[in-house]
Amino acid sequence: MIILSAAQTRELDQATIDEQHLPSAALMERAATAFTRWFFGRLTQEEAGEILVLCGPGNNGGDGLAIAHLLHQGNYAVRVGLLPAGKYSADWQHNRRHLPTAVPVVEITEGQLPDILPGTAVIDALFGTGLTRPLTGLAVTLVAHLAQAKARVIAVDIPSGLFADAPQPLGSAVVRAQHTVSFGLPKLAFLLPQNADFVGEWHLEDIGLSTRFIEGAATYWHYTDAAAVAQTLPARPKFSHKGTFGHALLLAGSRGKMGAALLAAGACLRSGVGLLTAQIPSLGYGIFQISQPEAMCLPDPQTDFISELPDLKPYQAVGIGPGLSQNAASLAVFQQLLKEAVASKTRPKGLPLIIDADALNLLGQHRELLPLLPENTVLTPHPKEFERLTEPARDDYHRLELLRDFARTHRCLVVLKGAYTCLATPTGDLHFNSTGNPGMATGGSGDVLTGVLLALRAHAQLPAFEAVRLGVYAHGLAGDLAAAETGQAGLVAGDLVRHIGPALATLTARPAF
Ligand SMILES: NC(=O)C1=CN([C@@H]2O[C@H](COP(=O)(O)OP(=O)(O)OC[C@H]3O[C@@H](n4cnc5c(N)ncnc54)[C@H](O)[C@@H]3O)[C@@H](O)[C@H]2O)[C@@H](O)CC1
Ligand SMILES: [K+]
Repeated sequence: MIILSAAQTRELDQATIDEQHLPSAALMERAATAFTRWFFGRLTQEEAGEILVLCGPGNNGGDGLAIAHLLHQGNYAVRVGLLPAGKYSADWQHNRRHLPTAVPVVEITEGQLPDILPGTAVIDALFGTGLTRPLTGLAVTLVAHLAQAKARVIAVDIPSGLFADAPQPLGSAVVRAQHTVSFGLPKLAFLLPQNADFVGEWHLEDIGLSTRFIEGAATYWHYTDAAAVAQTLPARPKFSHKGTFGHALLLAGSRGKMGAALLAAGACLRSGVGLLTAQIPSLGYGIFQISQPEAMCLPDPQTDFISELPDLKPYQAVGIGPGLSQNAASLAVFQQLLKEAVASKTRPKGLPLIIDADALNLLGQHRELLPLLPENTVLTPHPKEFERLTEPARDDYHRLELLRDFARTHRCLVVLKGAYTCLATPTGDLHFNSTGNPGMATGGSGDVLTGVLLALRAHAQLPAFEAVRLGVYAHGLAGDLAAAETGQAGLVAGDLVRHIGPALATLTARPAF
């Protein structure tokens, strides 16, 4: 799925109207029907109580009027509050004319704000994607009135006052919704932590928008849903052997952090790697061999940390970082790895690398190493680690700009971890992941991701971008499968390892017939 700017969304609506020869009120009717269908499925007449629909002067307000009409037809008790303006859109006027007179309508003024009892279901249809500037005047008063009323708020398309694709000035008035029911494609604003309190839980409803326009639209924002990664993992051929799926090397662990190495190794093995070798500090030899008997183990001469880089010839991908520690010896190993991983005659694209955790911190401290990264190196920072590689971000939108610039400049794949993990590519595309849940905000989740990505980068048939997008999606899906079993609070990283196999199984290609 792609994500469009507010301007492109307007063009998409128009393209749909033109292509399907629709009167524009018909598309609005679809939007209102889709919203109401969602609402009916969520709240009965009794549960909803008396519903207040707040309508602005544009097409978002027009949606609100059409929704009020449909709720009334569905025997829900509904009243409408209108935000007055000098001008109303044509479709707003159409729906205003057709609103049954049995629906009470009040025009809002500073002196006459609607009564909102705690718990009232309020449908926010004040402003949508047509917002061009922050709210002012009466709209600000109304948003504040709504906030202190402790209502249940459901936003139509987008919470009013929130820009779809850009930050608003600090302190701008924005409706805080518990749910946002949006049409067609997700909005960029929904995916950023700074907007979470406004958007609440968001839902997408299909209103039959032009697929031709969507397929042809130029955007670098993408949303990785199930369709994007379906059948991405090649099926294992009958006559395959362990060499077919690559030999991966993992450099991980130090005193007190052997768990990171074990989790990454377990995840790598469960993600289909042919062979896994792990270089670990020698103190971890026993525990590693016992816990991961399927992996081979190279104990480092040092007891507490890794100090040597093994011969890289046998390996198709190398993962470094989980639990590594940041001392001088680890830095020397990391530098050596980067030097040896560069493109050569036998490896024209360089050795695939996954750089995580302490290896990222070492990279942040030694940015002079950045030009050494082979093309398509995978970096998996969380926001703080990413800032150590670049600069502090002003806000989530600025962070995306920094992310995009970084991936393009260094020709690497950056996985910025978070609720909607964002994968930035050397082409400057940003792919937001749709799977995962807050249960995964627990120690070791990142180590598991490194292991998954290591296995998929070692796979000969998976191109770099496809491997990483698939790995990120599967990792989140493993989290969703695990949470269904343990609940979010009870989820630990080891559960992700147990569920990564089933997650990948759902994403495996079915043989053509
Ligand atoms: N265009 C279409 O065909 C469809 C539009 N739909 C709805 O229409 C919405 C977009 O409608 P509009 O483009 O009419 O815009 P909005 O309803 O979002 O905004 C109304 C108008 O208010 C003005 N405005 C912008 N910022 C303002 C501010 N801060 N204070 C006061 N006025 C301001 C603008 O002139 C804008 O056109 C979508 O979010 C969606 O809810 C849906 O009905 C689907 C079909
Ligand atoms: K709205």
